[in-house]
Amino acid sequence: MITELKFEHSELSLLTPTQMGDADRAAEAAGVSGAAMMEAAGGAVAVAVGERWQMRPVTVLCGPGNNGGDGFVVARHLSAAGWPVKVALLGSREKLSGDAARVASMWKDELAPFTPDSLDGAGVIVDALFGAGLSRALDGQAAILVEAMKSRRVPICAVDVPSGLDGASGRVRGAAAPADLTVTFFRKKPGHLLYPGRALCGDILVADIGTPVSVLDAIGPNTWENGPGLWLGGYPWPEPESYKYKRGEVLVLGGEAITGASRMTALAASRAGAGMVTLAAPKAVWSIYATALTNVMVDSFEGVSGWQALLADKRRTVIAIGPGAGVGTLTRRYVAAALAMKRATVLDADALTSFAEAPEDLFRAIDGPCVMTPHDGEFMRLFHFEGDKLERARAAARQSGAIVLLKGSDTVIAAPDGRAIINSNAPPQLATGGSGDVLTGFISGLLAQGMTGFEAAAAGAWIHGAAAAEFGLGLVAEDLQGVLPRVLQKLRAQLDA
Ligand SMILES: NC(=O)C1=CN([C@@H]2O[C@H](COP(=O)(O)OP(=O)(O)OC[C@H]3O[C@@H](n4cnc5c(N)ncnc54)[C@H](OP(=O)(O)O)[C@@H]3O)[C@@H](O)[C@H]2O)[C@@H](O)CC1
Ligand SMILES: Nc1ncnc2c1ncn2[C@@H]1O[C@H](COP(=O)(O)OP(=O)(O)O)[C@@H](O)[C@H]1O
Ligand SMILES: [K+]
Repeated sequence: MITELKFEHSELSLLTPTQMGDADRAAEAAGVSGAAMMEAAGGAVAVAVGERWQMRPVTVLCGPGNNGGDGFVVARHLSAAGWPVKVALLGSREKLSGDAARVASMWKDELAPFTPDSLDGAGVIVDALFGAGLSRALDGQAAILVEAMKSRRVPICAVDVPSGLDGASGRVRGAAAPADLTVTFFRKKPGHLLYPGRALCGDILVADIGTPVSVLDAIGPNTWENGPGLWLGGYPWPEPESYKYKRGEVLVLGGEAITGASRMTALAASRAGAGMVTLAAPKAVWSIYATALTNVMVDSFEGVSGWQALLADKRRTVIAIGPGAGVGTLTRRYVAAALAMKRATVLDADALTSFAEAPEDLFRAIDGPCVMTPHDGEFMRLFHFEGDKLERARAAARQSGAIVLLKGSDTVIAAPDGRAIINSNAPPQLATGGSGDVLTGFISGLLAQGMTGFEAAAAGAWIHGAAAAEFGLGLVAEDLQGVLPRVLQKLRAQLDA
C-alpha cells in the first residue's frame, strides 16, 4: 500500500486571496518587509513585460491599494529602461497609504487622467487596478476603464490577476479585461485555474518575491494545482517482484444496451496498469464483449445475484460501474451490491444518474474508498450546492463521503476532508463522447495498484489530459489508451532524471 503523500508545501499549492494576505503578513513577521515584496513584485512584472514585448509606449493603470503600488514600481522600472510610460491612478495620490503611497511618491511625472484617453497610443497596458484586495464588483470609473481595455486591441499584462477577477473563485465581479500575460506572486490562486478566470489570465508567470516557504506552515494549504509533483513519488510503477494479482484486479460492469463505454473503461484500466481486468457481461450480450476483448477477461452474469457472485471474488479489489450501465433500478442495485463490499469503487455516469431520485441512498451506502466522477449534469442530479466549482465539489465530497471528481475543462477533485486539486492540463479535444469512460478506467487501474482514491483521481485526470495533449487534434476517446504508454514513459523519464 502506498502511503499518503504530503504535499502541503508544494509549489503546486494554491492560496486564496485571504490566504495570500496571511502569507504576506507572515512574511513580514519573518523579516521580509512589505516594501521589499512590493519592489520585488513590481520588478518581476517589469522584467516579464520587457521579455515579452519590445520597447513601446505603455500605460500603467494603478488602483488605490497595493496592487496599484506594484503598478507604480513597474512604471518606474520600465521608465528607467527607456520605455515611454503613462500612469493613471484611480483616486488621488493623497488617498494612498503605506507601501503604495511610498512607491507612488517615487513617481515624479504627472499622472495621466483616469479616463479611456490615457490608453491612447499605448502599445501595452499594465493592469494594476485590483488584485487580492478586490472587495466588490467593479463599477464607475474602474468599470469604464476595464471596458475600454477590453475594446482596444492592445496587449495587457495583469498584475497578480486581471482586475475584477475574483482570485478565490475564478468569477468576474463586474468586469475584467482578458490579459495576455498575468504575473502573480509566490503561489497561484484558484481563480487563475477555474473558468472563466483561467481564460482571462493568458499565460501565467509565478514570481518569487522573497516570501519564505515556511509561511505555509501556519496557512496549511489544502488546494493544489494538479501535477506530477503531487503524486509522482507514489506512482505505482511495475516492480520486478510484482505479479498480476499484486497489481490488482478491476471488475468493470458491462452494459446491455451500450457496450462500447464499459469496454473503453476496461481497456483503459489495463493500460493504466491493473494486473487483471474483468468485464462483467450480462448474459444476453456476452458474445459481443467476448469477441471484442482480448486481454480483458469477460465473465458473464445474470441479474443481481450473478453480479454478487462475481463480486465475491476477493481478488477483485476495484469495482468500476457506470459507463453504459443504463439508468434505473437494476443499476442502483448493482451499485448497492458493489458498495456493500467496501472495496475501492469508481462510480461514473449511469451509476450516478440512477440515484437522481434518492441521492441520500447512495451517500448512505458509501462506506469504503469511493471515487465519483460526475460531469456537471450528473453532479446536479445528485447535489444541490451553490457556489463556485471548488466549493461545490468540496461540499459534495463532504456530503457523500466519496472523492468527487467534478469534470470539465477545469476538473476539480475534492476529498471529504476538504483537500482539493484543480486539474489544468486537459485540452479541449477531450470534449468527445467516451473520454469520461476512459478516465474511469485510468482511475480504476491506478486504484488497483494501491493508490488512494484522492491520488488515483488526481493522477488519472492528469494522465488523461496529458494523453489527449500527446495525441493532439482529431482525438476520439479510444485513442487515449493507445497514447498512454508514451505519457507514462515521459513521466518515468522525469522521475529517473
Ligand atoms: N505585502 C503585501 O501585501 C504585498 C501585496 N502585493 C500586491 O498587493 C495586492 C493586494 O493589495 P491590497 O490588499 O491593498 O488590495 P488591492 O488589490 O490593491 O485592492 C484594494 C484596494 O482596492 C479597493 N477596491 C477593492 N475592490 C474595489 C472595487 N471593486 N472598486 C473600487 N475599489 C475597490 C479597496 O478599497 P476598499 O475595499 O478598502 O474600499 C482598496 O483600496 C496584491 O494583489 C499584490 O498585487 C505585492 O506587492 C506583494 C506584497
Ligand atoms: N472543453 C474541455 N476541455 C478539457 N477537457 C474537457 C472538456 N470537455 C470535457 N472534458 C473532459 O472530457 C471528459 C468527458 O467526460 P464525460 O462528460 O463523462 O463524457 P463521456 O460520458 O462521453 O465519457 C472529462 O474528463 C472532462 O473533464
Ligand atoms: K490587477
